[in-house]
Amino acid sequence: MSEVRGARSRAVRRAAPWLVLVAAAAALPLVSGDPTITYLATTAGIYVLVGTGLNLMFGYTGQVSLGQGALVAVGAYTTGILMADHDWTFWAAAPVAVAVAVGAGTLMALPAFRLSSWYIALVTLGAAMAARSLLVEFEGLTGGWSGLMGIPRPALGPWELGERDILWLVLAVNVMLFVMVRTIVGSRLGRGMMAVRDAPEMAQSVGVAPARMKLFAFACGGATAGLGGALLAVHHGLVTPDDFTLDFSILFLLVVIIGGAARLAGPVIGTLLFFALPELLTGLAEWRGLIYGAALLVLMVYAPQGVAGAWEKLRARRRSSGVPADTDTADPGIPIEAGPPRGEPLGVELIGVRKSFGGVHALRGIDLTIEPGTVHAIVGPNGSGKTTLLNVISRLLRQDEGQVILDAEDVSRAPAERLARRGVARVFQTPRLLGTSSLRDNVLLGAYTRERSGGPAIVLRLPWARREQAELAAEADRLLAGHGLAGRASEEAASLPHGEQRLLEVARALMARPRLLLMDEPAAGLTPRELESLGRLIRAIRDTGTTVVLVEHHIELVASVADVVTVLDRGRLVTSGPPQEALGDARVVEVYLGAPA
Ligand SMILES: Nc1ncnc2c1ncn2[C@@H]1O[C@H](COP(=O)(O)OP(=O)(O)OP(=O)(O)O)[C@@H](O)[C@H]1O
Repeated sequence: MSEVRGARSRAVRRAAPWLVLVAAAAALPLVSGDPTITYLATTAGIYVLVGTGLNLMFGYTGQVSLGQGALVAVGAYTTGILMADHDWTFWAAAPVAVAVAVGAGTLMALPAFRLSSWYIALVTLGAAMAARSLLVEFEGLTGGWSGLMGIPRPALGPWELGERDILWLVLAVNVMLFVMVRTIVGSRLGRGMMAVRDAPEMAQSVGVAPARMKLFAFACGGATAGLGGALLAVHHGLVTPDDFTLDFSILFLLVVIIGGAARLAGPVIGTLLFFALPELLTGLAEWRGLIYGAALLVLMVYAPQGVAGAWEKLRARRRSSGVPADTDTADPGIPIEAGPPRGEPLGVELIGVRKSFGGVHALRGIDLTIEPGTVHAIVGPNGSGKTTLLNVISRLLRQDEGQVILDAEDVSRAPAERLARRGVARVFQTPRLLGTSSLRDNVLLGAYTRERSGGPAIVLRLPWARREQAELAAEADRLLAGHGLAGRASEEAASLPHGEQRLLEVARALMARPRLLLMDEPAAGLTPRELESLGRLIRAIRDTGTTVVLVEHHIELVASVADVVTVLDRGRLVTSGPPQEALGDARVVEVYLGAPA
């Protein structure tokens, strides 16, 4: 009971500054008689709205866009045309504006499936530049240089909203959006987005489809820009191409970066700074561009996580210098709380698998059967093709020739995320984690394909979605405890030493309740104590009914846990059999020690 009360009071404490900020903004028109203040506050509110959508795209999903201004223009002009030329109400025009902006945003996203972030930045910059020319060219629709005038205010029946009411409307929309974004980033959707941003291959290995995630992020960015545009149109009462310059488009990215990307407070802080600074710098008008540029450079070098990130760091430092952190590293001998796999163990069959990288033949026709429910170790000298083999099995790489059969199904062309849904999990050679997320969130990411609640249930915080999330969080905490990370669920993953990062990856993989677990050198960098518990863990995983494929250099570990050992050398299979037999084979000794002179 007291725990529930504690959680509630923490939630109230966290929400308090936001409530004060919203109340202060809402009270502005009541305490200040100056209409300019209300006007500026409404504009700032619209910027926060657009910035929050961009934060979801850029901050959380890593998709840079310099074209948000163009999407705001799309929303504003759609609203303007429908309201001024066709007498639509705001309530009918705004959803259409959102839909059109989502469509335009999705179109802008198409190159994102093929290009890296910085090329997308160029594409979206091009879109921002083209948008203004199009607004001028399509004069019949857009009014050309003069734009659209006489856009009426929204009305509720006979009552037309005043300037003050529009501010309140903007604030209400912001509060709703803030709660929605907060829910999204704390859910499987948010974890999926961050996985796409931080480690796309890892994202696929847990079942996230990067293309769909990017599309979702661009659609969210488009929707908020469209809504921002609709509100801007009725707020100004007119729209002209001059409202949508290149500076306007870039402004949103700066707001997010300066405020703090991937921080909920980022767009709010960024917007406040952008509004406060010009006031403070009125005497230095001609130097403003230089001051902004210099501030951005300094911030990028010394506080790349923006103002919100720097503030969080400062608080964390203060907290850790006060109360000693809870580093209750449980005895790693505690039995691992890995639940039963989600089905029967999976077997794998490789038939004539070849893979080359240019002139390097990494795999030269591998035929191999991995029996379900066994620990199958793959060993061999550096560069013998072990990781390539794991990548082909997990579909992160497509073989040039041959077939991959998973439990009697030919998956030779299946994407990695589909295998994750069938119960294949992966531990990477170098840990691939959500560095800035908590240990709990990292483990929860493993349950991505297990969660049943869909996007709408998550966003609407429906009871069963919340129940499922609470149950999974409790399971993640148990797994963390079983890996010697008890009481540290809220710590940042990047703050862990290398060995513990590896254990965290194992915990994430187990959270998937895998039927086939692919482990790439999990013993690298572990202390003897951690090694011992890893050996016990691997045996325990097999005993619960999971097939384990273990790529490992640590021969003692292999000898103690493997049921079958396969030896590779320069892309060829040397031998495969029980550990004593395979490891004692004269050819294997030769592979490792070189041919006798
Ligand atoms: N993406 C790539 N591009 C080019 N060459 C690659 C790529 N991936 C692997 N290779 C090459 O393929 C060969 C096999 O590499 P792989 O990583 O599979 O070996 P490994 O047995 O896992 O080695 P290690 O034990 O060092 O991890 C090596 O010669 C490597 O340089």
